[in-house]
Amino acid sequence: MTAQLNPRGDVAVLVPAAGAGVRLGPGRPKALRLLAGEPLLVHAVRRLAAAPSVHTIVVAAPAAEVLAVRELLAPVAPVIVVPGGAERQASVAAALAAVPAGPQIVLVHDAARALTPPELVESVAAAVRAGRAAVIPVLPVVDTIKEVGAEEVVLGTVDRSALRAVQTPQGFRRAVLTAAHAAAGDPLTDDAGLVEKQGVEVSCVPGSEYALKITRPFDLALAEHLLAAGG
Ligand SMILES: Nc1ccn([C@@H]2O[C@H](COP(=O)(O)OP(=O)(O)OP(=O)(O)O)[C@@H](O)[C@H]2O)c(=O)n1
Ligand SMILES: C[C@](O)(CO)[C@H](O)COP(=O)(O)O
Repeated sequence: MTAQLNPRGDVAVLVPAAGAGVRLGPGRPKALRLLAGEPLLVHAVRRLAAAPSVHTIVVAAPAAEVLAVRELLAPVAPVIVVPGGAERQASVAAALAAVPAGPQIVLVHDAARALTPPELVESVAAAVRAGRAAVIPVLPVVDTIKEVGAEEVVLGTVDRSALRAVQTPQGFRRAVLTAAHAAAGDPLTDDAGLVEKQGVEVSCVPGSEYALKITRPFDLALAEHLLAAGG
């Protein structure tokens, strides 16, 4: 089967899905844990495949699960599956290396953000298409933020008006992401961070509450409720 979704699309999406999910507690690799009876990765890929601009999806799976993930996703969407690495950055680099010629916009999207709506994929891609080199979806920080020092003593209150919580998908011109990964040093947790280190401007677009990252057990419970409510 071809691993292409929409042949007229201009977007490749890399899906790092090789993490253990330590913060979620003991169990299978996080992307394979169940949400409403289906693995997180299935929810994530289904939503990506519903975005009309998406030409190709490349999943970086836990190395021991590559064949199982290919079988799991075959009925969901045509995808390329590669082994991920020990760090998220290595997983993204492995997926990036597997993108076929063609798409000039590359998005990187956490499998752990399983309920991300296709509309967010399209809005990030549209901002790159419109000329931005690098685009991240963000939400305002809603809590008061304190800087805390030794023995949990408050040092001060941070001005949160300039702070944003960052989500995925993060979108890039293909050449920009390729150059950033080629130059990468110590692993960072997000691709926009790599691009920033190259001096490339990163722009923000509004994120989505549904793009929450399932990190801790509470997040999984919240996602179950959102799905049950039609999310
Ligand atoms: N070596 C790694 C580590 C993480 N990821 C992926 O990167 C995304 C964001 O990572 P996070 O949600 O922080 O997942 P984990 O690293 O699995 O979480 P934890 O730190 O709790 O183990 C996830 O989809 C995860 O599968 C990956 O592909 N390869
Ligand atoms: C890209 C990212 O989702 C940014 O929020 C990143 O993977 C977050 O990882 P973290 O280890 O939970 O900060």
